[in-house]
Amino acid sequence: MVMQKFRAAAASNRSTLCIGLDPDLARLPEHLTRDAAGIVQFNQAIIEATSDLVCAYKPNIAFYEALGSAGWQALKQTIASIPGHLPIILDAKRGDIGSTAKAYASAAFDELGVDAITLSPYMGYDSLQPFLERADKTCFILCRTSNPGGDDVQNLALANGEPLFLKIAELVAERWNGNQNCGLVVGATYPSEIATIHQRYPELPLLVPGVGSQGGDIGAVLAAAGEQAIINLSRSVLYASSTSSFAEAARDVAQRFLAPKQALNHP
Ligand SMILES: O=C(O)c1cc(=O)[nH]c(=O)n1[C@@H]1O[C@H](COP(=O)(O)O)[C@@H](O)[C@H]1O
Repeated sequence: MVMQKFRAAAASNRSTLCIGLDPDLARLPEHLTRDAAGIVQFNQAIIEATSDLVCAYKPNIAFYEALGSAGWQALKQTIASIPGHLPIILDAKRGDIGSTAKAYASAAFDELGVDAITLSPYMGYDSLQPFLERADKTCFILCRTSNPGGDDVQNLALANGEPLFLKIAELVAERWNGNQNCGLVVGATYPSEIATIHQRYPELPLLVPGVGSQGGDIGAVLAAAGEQAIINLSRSVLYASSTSSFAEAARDVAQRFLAPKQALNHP
């Protein structure tokens, strides 16, 4: 089961940090070429500098798709550069009718060979089924996202007065997690909601973006969900410096987020 891969990586690196590999051509260090080759060089240096500090990497497919077929190749080369014991979460936020979802699942799990994916629950169970039935893979389902506009839908009140995002958490925990391969995406910008979700469903792993560039506080996330929170950092680590020592600067930032109180309490 893939969750064991996350737990093993977290235990051996004493870290629940995840680095988001979101390469923005405009922000690459000046000495790198602003193309797919530059992205591969950039990602490889970041991975090399941080692979002992993380429990996972999360490439966001948008940054690769934006470069067309060269971007797809860059994504595959990036995936191949990640040490095999570290899980890879493809951030793709998929969710569509079953036949299309089946193709999306095959692209992620068979063609790219990633361990986990982010999914949107908006279209319901059948849109997620091709992912959920892959018991060897992990599905992180959007629940309470980090962006301000998330309120527009996720905070709508149900007949019982509770916000919609809590119903999503319930559906995942009680109906969609038959293979014990589900987690939720919850934004670091809403720590009290993280706490509520974690109290109700302590068994669900939480993927938590929004620390760093979006202003979320890592201490508040840890207080809310402890070791169940896989905490993602993208821009704050990737673009710590635009000089040729960008990878060392990225490592320094990741280490700063990994203060001793934040490390996992493993022997
Ligand atoms: O699914 C995600 O990872 C995600 C969900 C969410 O609610 N908010 C969010 O920021 N993300 C992603 O997490 C990353 C956050 O990047 P930084 O804000 O640069 O750390 C981006 O790849 C976002 O697409």
